[in-house]
Amino acid sequence: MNNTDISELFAWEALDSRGTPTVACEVVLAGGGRGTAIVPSGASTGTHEAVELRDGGERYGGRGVSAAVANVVGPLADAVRGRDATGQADIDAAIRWADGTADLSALGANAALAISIANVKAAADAAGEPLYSYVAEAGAEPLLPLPMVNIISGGAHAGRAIDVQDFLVVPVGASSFTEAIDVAWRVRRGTAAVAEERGYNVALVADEGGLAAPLPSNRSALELLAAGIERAGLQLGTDAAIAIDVAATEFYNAEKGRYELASEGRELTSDELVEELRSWCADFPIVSIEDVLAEDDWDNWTTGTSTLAKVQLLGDDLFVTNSARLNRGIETGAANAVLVKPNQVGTLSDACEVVRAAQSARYATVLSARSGETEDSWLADLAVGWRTGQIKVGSTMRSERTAKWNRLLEIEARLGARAGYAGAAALSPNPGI
Ligand SMILES: O=C(O)[C@@H](CO)OP(=O)(O)O
Ligand SMILES: [Mg+2]
Repeated sequence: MNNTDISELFAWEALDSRGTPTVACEVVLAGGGRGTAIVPSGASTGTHEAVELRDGGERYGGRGVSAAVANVVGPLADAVRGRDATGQADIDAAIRWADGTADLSALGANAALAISIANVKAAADAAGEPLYSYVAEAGAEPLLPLPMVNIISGGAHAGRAIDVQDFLVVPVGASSFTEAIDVAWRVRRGTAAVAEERGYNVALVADEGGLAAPLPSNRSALELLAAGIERAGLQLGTDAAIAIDVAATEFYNAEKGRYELASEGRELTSDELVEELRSWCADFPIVSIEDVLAEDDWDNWTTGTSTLAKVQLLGDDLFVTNSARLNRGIETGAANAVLVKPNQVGTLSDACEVVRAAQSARYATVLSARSGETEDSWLADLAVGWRTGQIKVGSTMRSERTAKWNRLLEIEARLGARAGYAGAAALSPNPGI
């Protein structure tokens, strides 16, 4: 055996930030290199995502992952043991081969991703390199991403008080990642202060740490965020802009072909929803809209993309970090940016391929955490090494979120003058990185 060959795998059930079981794994190499990984889990999941294996049965109310854990140390371990951890593509192909299905439903995408990430961390450890530098292409400089930070939550993450899922701040005026986090922190404080004055309970926080106030309408969340930015003493639009994740799949009624804004008692056609978003863009400095329409509303995505062309239009449930779906979007002009969530596809190599395909089509890339997260911070290193330009992790509160922000703050501090920062140039349309 060579020093970088996989000698052992170990796996266990851990808890994510919602208290739901998830898969954790350790890969040990013959020469002593080690990597551990804990995988995240979504709530507003797309139908076309790779399949997360859950046990059913009584333990953890059917949400346990003991079968996925058994698959890591059983068939998946058999497939990768003895292989060279430095050949990530080979390891990921072996995982796919052992599973045998396109959506990893046989052994579980949660089991697959746990090994895939633990493996790259073990290989980086063996090389004595930080993960961000190990995953970078030869000659590529590390690039700190522009963050989009959740301030107000709705939808599936906040008891559906309002329909739109995320209202985020984008610190477009900041000239470093560290400065951007300071801006986000100030906007959180400012927004909470305004919310409190308006009589909302600011102790109510959602899955990603955003304020979960029971606001009367979607537009009122935009007004509150804009007021929060101004309260923080920042220039609306130049210091801090706004992003939203509509997560429209969640309130699309396929039988009626209508989008149901339940909090406002309104039902909209695709065109009317796009028109509504256009009016929000006219009134607020919105620079990015995610999941404008539902995951399979392809034709309307194309027309909606031309209508809203001035802002970044981000496909999450639409693309589910899947190359074939991204290519369809590129060919038909649907969206102009892709959200990349490694657990939607199940292996590191597949997620990386989506980033590369998007970059060559000049679609912006936003690496993203899930609403059910963990204290693991590998996502931060991938953003820097892969030069995704943007990252979305949730709010500046709660340790599963700050684990990623803190890792990025550390990388920027350690790199010092060598740290590149993507800034607002990373945004579509026309990403300049
Ligand atoms: O929709 C999203 O973008 C994510 C993260 O905010 O949510 P979830 O992990 O629940 O899919
Ligand atoms: Mg989303």
